[in-house]
Amino acid sequence: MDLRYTNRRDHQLNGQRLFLGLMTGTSLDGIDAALVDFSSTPPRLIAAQGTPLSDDLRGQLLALQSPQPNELHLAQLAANAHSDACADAIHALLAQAGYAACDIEAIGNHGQTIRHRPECGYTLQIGNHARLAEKTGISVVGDFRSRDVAAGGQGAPLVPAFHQALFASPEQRRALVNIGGIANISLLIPHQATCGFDTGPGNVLMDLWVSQHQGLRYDKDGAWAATGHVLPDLLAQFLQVPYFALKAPKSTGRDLFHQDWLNTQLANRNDAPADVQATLCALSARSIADTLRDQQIDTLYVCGGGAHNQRLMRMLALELPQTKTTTTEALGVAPDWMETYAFAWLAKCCIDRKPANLPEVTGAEGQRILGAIWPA
Ligand SMILES: Nc1ncnc2c1ncn2[C@@H]1O[C@H](COP(=O)(O)OP(=O)(O)OP(=O)(O)O)[C@@H](O)[C@H]1O
Ligand SMILES: CC(=O)N[C@H]1[C@@H]2OC[C@@H](O2)[C@@H](O)[C@@H]1O[C@H](C)C(=O)O
Repeated sequence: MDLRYTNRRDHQLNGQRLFLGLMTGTSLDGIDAALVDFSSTPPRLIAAQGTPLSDDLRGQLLALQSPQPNELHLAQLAANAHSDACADAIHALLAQAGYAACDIEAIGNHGQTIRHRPECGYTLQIGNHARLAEKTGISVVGDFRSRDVAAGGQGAPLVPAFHQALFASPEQRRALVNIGGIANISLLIPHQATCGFDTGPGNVLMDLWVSQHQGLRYDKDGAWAATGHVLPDLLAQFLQVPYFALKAPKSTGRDLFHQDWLNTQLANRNDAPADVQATLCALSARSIADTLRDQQIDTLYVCGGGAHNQRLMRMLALELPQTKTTTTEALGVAPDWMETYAFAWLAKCCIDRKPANLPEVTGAEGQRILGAIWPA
């Protein structure tokens, strides 16, 4: 007898509503997994774990970010490998937290974005959801963005709805910014519709540059950027990219901010590499701060890996002297787990058949239930 089927409703007996969130983001640094109980108010983040991507899988996923021969076949193979790594991450998290597969209602599996082209009517997150359901014995909710895109939206960012549901205050003007590969902002202002969009590069350009010059995956704590000087003319040039002046709804990704973009921007220049790094750091801070300057925000809460970049945090604070700048730790959620927490929430919304997009954020024609379900 297959125990997955006999046990699968046990989770409802003790009143808990347990969901797993899984995120592999644009930085391609690893798989983040979080276990959340939604039966209490506020929900309880029970456990979370980050697992680095193997060099092999990271290489496969990175290669798929731009067109290449035989990419359909390669994308399917990468999706299988991605799901296998996700299944391992889930087994490890459940073992750490002391739960079994049958306790979990569903996994919210973001998948890996390899193309984001809402202007062409699609966004593509790969991951073999059927394989993940098979390997874990847990229902999987995936493909969260496509329905919003089908309704005319950007399909991103999706987390502002989650930020609004969990962190809006009746008195305080709050902003949350996730600084991953790409940075996205949520403005939570009392008596106003939530606003959110991608501000532009978060860490992706700094990661590319430090990798090219120092062979490192990222600039730990922004230490290298801190040794350089911001180049005002280069910063001004970066900021001329039309994306920054676009009005929301807007979203972006590695489709725009990639190695060739950086090479083109730096052609015919001979700047010291540390100064370029300082300027890329300033670009992330300035493009985030520019969206907040007129909003009289009381507190800016930072999450994502960028919250660990001390140089970036300092630049943000200097850009916004009237705003208190801190991390989402102050809201009770460690910066590393906010996104993956959001995908557990999105999975619950789908299972409960509740719409989870904010049309005013994504530009969709209306509210939609996001995601598709692969039952256990
Ligand atoms: N100690 C640190 N110092 C500086 N930067 C750091 C540190 N830790 C993480 N980062 C940065 O954070 C990045 C990872 O952030 P995160 O996991 O939030 O991105 P992601 O989820 O992949 O991206 P996205 O949110 O765009 O999908 C790393 O690539 C690195 O640039
Ligand atoms: C297409 C895509 O994967 N977009 C991601 C990416 O990473 C950050 C930013 O760009 C945001 O738009 C989005 O992720 C978050 C989780 C979101 O949808 O809110």
